[in-house]
Amino acid sequence: MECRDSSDRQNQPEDRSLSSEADDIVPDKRKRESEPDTTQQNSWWKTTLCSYFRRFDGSCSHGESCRYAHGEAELRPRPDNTWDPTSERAKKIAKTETDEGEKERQLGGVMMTEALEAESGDNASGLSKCLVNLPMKWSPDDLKKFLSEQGVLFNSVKKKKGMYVGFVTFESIEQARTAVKALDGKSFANNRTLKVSDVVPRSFEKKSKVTRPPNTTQQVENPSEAVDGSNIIAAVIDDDDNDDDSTIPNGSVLKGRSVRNVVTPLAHMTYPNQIENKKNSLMQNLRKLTNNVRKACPNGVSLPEWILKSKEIGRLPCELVGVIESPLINGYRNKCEFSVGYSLQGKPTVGFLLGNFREGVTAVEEPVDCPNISRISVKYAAIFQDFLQHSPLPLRNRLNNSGFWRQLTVREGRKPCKISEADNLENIIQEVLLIVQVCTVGLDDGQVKLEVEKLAQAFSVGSSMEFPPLPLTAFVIQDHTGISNVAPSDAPVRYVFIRRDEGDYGLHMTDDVVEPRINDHINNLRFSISPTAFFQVNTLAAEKLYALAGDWADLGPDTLLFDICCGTGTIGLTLAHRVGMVVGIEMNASAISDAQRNAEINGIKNCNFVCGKAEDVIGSLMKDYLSTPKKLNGISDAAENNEVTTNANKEKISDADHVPGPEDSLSIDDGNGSSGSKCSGDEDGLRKDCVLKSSSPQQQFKNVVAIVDPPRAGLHPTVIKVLRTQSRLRRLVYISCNPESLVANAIELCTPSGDKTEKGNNQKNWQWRHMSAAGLARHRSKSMPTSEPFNPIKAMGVDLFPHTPHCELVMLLER
Ligand SMILES: C[S@@+](CC[C@H](N)C(=O)[O-])C[C@H]1O[C@@H](n2cnc3c(N)ncnc32)[C@H](O)[C@@H]1O
Repeated sequence: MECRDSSDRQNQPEDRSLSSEADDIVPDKRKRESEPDTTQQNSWWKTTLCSYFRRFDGSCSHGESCRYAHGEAELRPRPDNTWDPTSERAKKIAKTETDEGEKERQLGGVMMTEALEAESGDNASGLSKCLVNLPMKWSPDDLKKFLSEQGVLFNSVKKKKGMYVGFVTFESIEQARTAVKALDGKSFANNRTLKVSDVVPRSFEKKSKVTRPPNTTQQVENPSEAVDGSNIIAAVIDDDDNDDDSTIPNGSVLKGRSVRNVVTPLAHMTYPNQIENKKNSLMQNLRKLTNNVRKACPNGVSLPEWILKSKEIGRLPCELVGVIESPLINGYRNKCEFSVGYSLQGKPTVGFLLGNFREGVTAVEEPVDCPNISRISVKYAAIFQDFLQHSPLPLRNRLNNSGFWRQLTVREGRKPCKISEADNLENIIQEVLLIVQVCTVGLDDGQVKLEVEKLAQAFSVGSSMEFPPLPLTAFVIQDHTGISNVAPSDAPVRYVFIRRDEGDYGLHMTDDVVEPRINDHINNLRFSISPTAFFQVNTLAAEKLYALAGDWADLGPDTLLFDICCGTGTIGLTLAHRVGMVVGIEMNASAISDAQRNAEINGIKNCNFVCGKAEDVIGSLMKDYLSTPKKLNGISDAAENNEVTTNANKEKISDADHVPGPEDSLSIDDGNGSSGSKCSGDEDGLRKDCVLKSSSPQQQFKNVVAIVDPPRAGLHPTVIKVLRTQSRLRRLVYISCNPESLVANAIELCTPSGDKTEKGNNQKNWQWRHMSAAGLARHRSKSMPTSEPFNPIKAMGVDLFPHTPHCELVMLLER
């Protein structure tokens, strides 16, 4: 059983816990497992877990005399042996043990968990009913025999000896209905009356889908990972917005789960089967594009050719060419974010949550046996975990967002290598950057510094004790107070340099504001990455992804390539030698300066990187780059027309805010052939100060192509509108780690225009909330300005995430 700490009960009045009767009778069904054991009431009792136990200092608000368990529930001798069976309390407890009480207890407590396990296991799609009042001694076989004797068809049964309840699942509603008719109220076996009930999930199970069929792709572990797909690692999701997290699943719900299954739910399959599974899942998603564009096609407008042809290819909008395999199947992740928390046994642990926090899961287990994680990352998690056993500072408590130690991120940098050399992973990882996220609120600076120094020492010594020693390039402390693990870009960061000279693994720390970085390689280019910038987590598979995008984009010297959501510039820079010019757009200021630095490192001179939210800058950028310039100096037409505005206040841009275009490139080019941009973004992503230099001559490009690689949420509607209405853009390669958002955006890009465009919409906000992404896109396509739609040409999966259900999807759109 899971032990929870004080915050679990934070919404309950303090005095409730102090009422001994309330505690012993435990009206909360979840706590019934730990009720006093009335069968052994004279000498033993089964301890109740203390609701106010604080693990980090071992105390609770009951004080030293607390009589509840501070760990696992256990059978203990009754402290004073004062059990009086005639007392009021004993009578109340005995009352709950009557038949009614027993039934209710079993339905609401232990047995319900079993029902859910049965439901979420082999028979996830089956319909469950529970049969109450079966003889205690019946085994599942007895139950099966009984059901067969009654002529009832069923899928599976589950029953534990010693329980009055059995669980039966059925193939269809019809089967279940017939069974209920045949069984409910039936007298049998010494005048027992059989009762049939629906399996009623408890509140948190009602709201969460405990598991998803493996062919879905919406599985998210960590709020942070959901943002960019960079760290999608767990298999449990809850997509109910109105969650109430007050009910927490106990240990028995999590009992069957292992970190391996949660983090890498496909690991039990062979790799070819995983690929097949992903292909089917992608096809399922792609069909939504056909169906939704068919529905959204305005009356009186002919269906596009590709929809008519879709019948021949299983209702797909275009051919799904296949799924490209990852060159490395195990240990491929170059970035792992390990949570800090307590295991089910109450041990300070660095690893992965056993489920989604929104599902109420807070237990963290060690990252053992997760095939996607490298040995090096696992070792660093273990070093940190050992350190935490003795740290006086508290661990993160997700329930009330308190605690000092929050998360460990291990980022690995690989040296340039051929895919064939990657078999020996350890040989190619040459750099490691560690980021420890903490929350310093309310703590003394001196104490924090001391602990951080001790941790740096532990990492230094721990890594050097391994054979061969683990690489350790830099160690960063990130201070973050928010609920999500994703720290804002301005979260304070402290760099702790650990220099390890040959034969000396001593610690050298400094507070110098010199940003540590990590280097990775794609093709033969070196990428220098700052601690929090995005970089694809599977470097070798990303190489294949970018090559595919380049091939499909049909590039040439007369191509102007827009790399939208460019991160550290990887796509644009790896394709720069195949095009005339690259314009990269990215909202993360440090990623943009990384992109610029990476261009310089690799001697690439035909790239401009613009810092800003794509939705804020793309309109004027496209205008500037695609129209014949009227001015060689000064403000562009787009800027003059105030087309670049903030989302929040539609503030007019000034000269200083002007989005640079080719004119600017010419006018401010320093003439020495160096390509550079200095850029800083503000919090809402609007570029406040962006000076761009480029050696590229101003040039009109014949071929205009965009490669978009947005975060999981997909592209902002403004970006879609600009792409759709910019008639010179004929080809678009869409890369996404979330096929659902790709499909939603493609609906808007591919739905034919009608005669009339709906102006705005009169849908209320609450109505949008209940629409699927595809439904919403269909709706939005009605207000898309009249423009030529794109056609889906082909699609391909690229497996960046072996052993998980996730897969990148690439689609070529043309018009
Ligand atoms: C999936 S990553 C792709 C990065 C890059 N293409 C790569 O392969 O490394 C998405 C990137 O989009 C950026 N991003 C998110 N929202 C954005 C927006 N509204 N405008 C511009 N960039 C955005 C993120 O910071 C992140 O770097």
